[in-house]
Amino acid sequence: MKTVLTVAGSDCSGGAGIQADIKTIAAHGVYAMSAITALTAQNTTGVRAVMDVTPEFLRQQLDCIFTDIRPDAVKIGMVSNANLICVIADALREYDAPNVVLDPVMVSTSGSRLLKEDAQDAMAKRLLPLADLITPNIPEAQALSGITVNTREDMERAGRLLAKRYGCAVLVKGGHQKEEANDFLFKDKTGRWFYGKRIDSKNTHGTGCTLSSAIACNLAKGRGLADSIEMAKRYLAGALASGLDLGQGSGPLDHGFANSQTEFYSD
Ligand SMILES: Nc1ncnc2c1ncn2[C@@H]1O[C@H](COP(=O)(O)OP(=O)(O)OP(=O)(O)O)[C@@H](O)[C@H]1O
Ligand SMILES: Cc1ncc(CO)c(N)n1
Repeated sequence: MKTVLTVAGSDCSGGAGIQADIKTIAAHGVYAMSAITALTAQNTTGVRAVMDVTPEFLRQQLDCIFTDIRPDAVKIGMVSNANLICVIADALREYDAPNVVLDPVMVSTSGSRLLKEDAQDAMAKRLLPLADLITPNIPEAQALSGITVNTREDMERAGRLLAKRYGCAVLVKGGHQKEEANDFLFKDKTGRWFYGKRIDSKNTHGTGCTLSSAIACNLAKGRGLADSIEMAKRYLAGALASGLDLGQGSGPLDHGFANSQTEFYSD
């Protein structure tokens, strides 16, 4: 069985962060492991509190994982402070982690900051260069590149600049556009669009976490990057289109929409 590690924050309401990642990884038939960077108290309406783990404790989690069950891919999500960023960077390098997909989480869907302002620099300098793929949404691409991103051409310019600066592939996600859900990949000096039909739903809590975890699963299975993104977008569209409607705000996705072996459980 292939294995994926998620290094991210816990979302107690189950729609984003570690919980979304583990559900996604399990739905892909891949073995999920987690190193938790923070506990968050949040739900579909917003984030109330964040409690970071200590750098020492994060290091212990990473050591336990890498010295026993080696991950075939690593997804990195919310990491809110510079010390934790440095611990992850050191461990990725020491253990020569494969297939690193980094979602540079800065602000939650509901608008709360999940990356301390003074940690953005550490993330850019220490972590982005170690990633194989980074997956910024439009505001994150804007913050990291310094380019104002409104149009498709802006997404292309920001993707190209970030790929050159950090030496990794860049997927600029278009979920924050009004009418489209198209994402732009820039890799090895070549750009490519992934077109997605926009699904009309307010329940988009955790779309970014889900997409990056699904990409990591496909990479762990040995697929190429473009195929991995294509399949991850298809999985995400299915989880959105399934129509789950929970909570009073921006609700979670139905990560198990494709589970068909109902002989093991029934309603
Ligand atoms: N309404 C939608 N219909 C179809 N695809 C969508 C929709 N919203 C987002 N997506 C897709 O979901 C993926 C995540 O994109 P998005 O820009 O929403 O990430 P994000 O802002 O990081 O997510 P999060 O809300 O978890 O922080 C992208 O592939 C995007 O195209
Ligand atoms: C823990 C966590 N990670 C990421 C996001 C981004 O959606 C969130 N809301 N919570």
